[in-house]
Amino acid sequence: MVVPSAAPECRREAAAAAAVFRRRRDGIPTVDMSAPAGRGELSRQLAAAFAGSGFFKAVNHGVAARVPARMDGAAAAFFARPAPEKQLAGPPDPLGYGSRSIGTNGDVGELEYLILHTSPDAVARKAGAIDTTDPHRFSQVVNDYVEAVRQLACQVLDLLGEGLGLRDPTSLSRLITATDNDSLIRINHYPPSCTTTATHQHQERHVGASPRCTAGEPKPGAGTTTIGFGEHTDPQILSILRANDVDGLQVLLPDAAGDHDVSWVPVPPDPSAFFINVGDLLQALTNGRLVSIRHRVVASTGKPRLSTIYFAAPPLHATISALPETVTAAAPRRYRPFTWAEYKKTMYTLRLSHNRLDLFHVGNGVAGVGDDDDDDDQE
Ligand SMILES: C=C1C[C@]23C[C@@]1(O)CC[C@H]2[C@@]12CC[C@H](O)[C@@](C)(C(=O)O1)[C@H]2[C@@H]3C(=O)O
Ligand SMILES: O=C(O)CCC(=O)C(=O)O
Ligand SMILES: [Fe+2]
Repeated sequence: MVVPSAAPECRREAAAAAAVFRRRRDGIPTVDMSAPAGRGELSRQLAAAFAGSGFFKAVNHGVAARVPARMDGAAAAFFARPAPEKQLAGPPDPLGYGSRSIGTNGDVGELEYLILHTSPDAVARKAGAIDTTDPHRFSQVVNDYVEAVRQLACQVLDLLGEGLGLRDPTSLSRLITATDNDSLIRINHYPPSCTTTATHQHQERHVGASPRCTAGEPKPGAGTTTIGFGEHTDPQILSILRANDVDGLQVLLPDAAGDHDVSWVPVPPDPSAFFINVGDLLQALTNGRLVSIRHRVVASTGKPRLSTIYFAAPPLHATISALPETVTAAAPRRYRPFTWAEYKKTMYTLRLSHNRLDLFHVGNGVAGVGDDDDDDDQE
């Protein structure tokens, strides 16, 4: 099994993270963004949570509840429309509306979704197909949501920069605020399900494909898991997830016994919180000190799950290279420099569960930065 590993020099942060971790009864590291113990303590906590598990739950984050509530309302209205109307906003190329099929390499899940580029122009271009009655209102709702989560992402990255002791603590947030940043919003809708599917690396059982739940169908047997969204890491810098009160999200964490084994830990839903995880690019930027956490969504019976994820990404031409402070004699450079365009091009050729950052490990013998200047945009 793959064990998310931290470099030796960050064992101290990992131990501190474990302390944050233990304090929570549900096992989910939680950070109070209102900084009750001061900014220094907040940045230490946040860096420790990220180094220990690549993931934390942000509470008291300052985003007004009406912002995600409006986003949920607009998303629910879209997903309630008849299938032929929703398909006018697709197929995902990779932006747009999609159903069941994830990417172009054979991955499937029990969900439908919308993927949007976060630039207001790109949102406006898609809005007409998503909300035929009031596209301007839809754009406004998405733009307000993006603005709120972008601010939260910047706050997290600046605190992380301070926690890591970077000479320029704002260098991470500047990557995602550049005018030509390539950040995305994804809205996932998981209908309630009652049968079994599974074909993934860390899966317990492998069973056939499943349609939606219908009356009289058998309920899942013990030990089976219906996959809503298969296991993967997020490729970008940082992901900020918010969902309704329906469970399903799971993260792959090392077992408490410290026996190098891992297990899927359910993340209890909390619509008032944001769940924030390290992406592949942040793992590369920190030379592997922070680890991009594997996660998945298992289908839930009863209620539909609605989630919105903001993927904070740099411009396509940005070069991703380990921050100098993270490269030492004891922790030599792990990944060769690459551009986000190059990483993206590679990722779209791979399955969801692939460990794509491994391909950029030094010594892997693949082409270096500048060898591929194909900066094609997504639209
Ligand atoms: C199978 C795929 C879907 C994905 C692109 C990829 O080839 C591999 C990464 C996948 C992922 C996971 C996180 C996000 O949901 C996503 C939008 C992203 O940036 O990378 C998806 C991609 C997608 O659905 O297009
Ligand atoms: O829908 C969710 O809750 C998580 C989905 C996810 O991990 C993703 O879209 O990358
Ligand atoms: Fe994800």
